Amino acid sequence: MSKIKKIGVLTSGGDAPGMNAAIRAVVRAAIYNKLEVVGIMQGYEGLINGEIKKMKSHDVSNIIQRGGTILCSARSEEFRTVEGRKKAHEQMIANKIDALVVIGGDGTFSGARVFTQEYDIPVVGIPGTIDNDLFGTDYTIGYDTAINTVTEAVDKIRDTASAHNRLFFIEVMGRDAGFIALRSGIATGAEAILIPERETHTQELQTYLEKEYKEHKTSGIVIVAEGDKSGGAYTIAQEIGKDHPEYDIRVSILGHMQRGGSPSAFDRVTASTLGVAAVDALLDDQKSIMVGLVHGEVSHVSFNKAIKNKKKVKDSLLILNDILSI
Ligand SMILES: Nc1ncnc2c1ncn2[C@@H]1O[C@H](COP(=O)(O)OP(=O)(O)OP(=O)(O)O)[C@@H](O)[C@H]1O
Ligand SMILES: O=P(O)(O)OC[C@H]1O[C@](O)(CO)[C@@H](O)[C@@H]1O
Ligand SMILES: [Mg+2]
Repeated sequence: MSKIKKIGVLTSGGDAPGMNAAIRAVVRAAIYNKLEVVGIMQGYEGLINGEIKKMKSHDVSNIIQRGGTILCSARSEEFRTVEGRKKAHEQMIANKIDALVVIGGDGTFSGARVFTQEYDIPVVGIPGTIDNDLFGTDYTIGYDTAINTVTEAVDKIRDTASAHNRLFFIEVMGRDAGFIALRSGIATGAEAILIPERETHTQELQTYLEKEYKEHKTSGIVIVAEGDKSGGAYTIAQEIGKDHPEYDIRVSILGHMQRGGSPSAFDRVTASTLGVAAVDALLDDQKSIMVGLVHGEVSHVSFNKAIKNKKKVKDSLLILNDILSI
């Protein structure tokens, strides 16, 4: 029988569509299991400052479809310090919080890992980031919605690109990872996809675009992941344009619109599944782990592995795009 009576839930790092669905699932699963549950505002920042409120079932009504996070999020510099984490621990004692569910990305789990090493508190993580850059889960909450958002935006850009016979370099999010770029690139029939996981050979891209141009293609879309080593969409566009003044080039940075919007059904179901799984894991006396989804089944992976192991982009998807963009 677990000793946990009260759990706290927080969202941290960049927000992601589906975080609210995950909060709802954690709150309801906790109540279902007769636990008390509190919401911690502004991620670790709110834990340090004691911005904590009791959550009842109706507090999470009507949020499953909403983007953002009702608990708000933050990137807390103070939590990176020993003193900051000491304050956070004092708040947990003062508020009688026995365990935490943290919803966020690799940084959030790095923070949780050091916190549990210092204070031996049960913490379970739920992967919530549009970047999908976490090892140990096939999908992170928010990724599916983000690629759908990008797909919709690129389709619109394709219309105007075709009308004007233009070449567009479109930069998408993914701090150090190309998952958003790769999947949305395939979904939009992009002519090329530049991601940090694969070296960009500018000369190869030049040759490819020259061939396309000669064949009178009416538009060109190059998807560039923000973390790509080529230096981003503006840099690569400038480089290509220097050698080819005849190209009519435009650059579009999609930016934070990729983080917003109502979560897709897929993200809502993933968030609901993982929210319940996180509470189950705590009741099962697990700590320092992330719950994830592998081949559609709930998986448990240590924070260590989730952070340290690098999730690989699927080679098969890269090959697919090479085949389809001839
Ligand atoms: N090494 C660390 N030690 C302590 N706290 C950390 C550490 N790394 C990250 N954190 C905490 O976790 C917060 C969230 O991390 P980060 O900003 O990297 O976002 P994330 O969780 O990776 O999400 P995303 O990448 O989707 O924005 C940081 O602002 C900080 O408070
Ligand atoms: O919220 P900020 O600081 O603008 O962060 C942007 C970063 O967050 C992410 O959107 C992930 O949440 C990355 O793709 C991007 O690099
Ligand atoms: Mg991250």
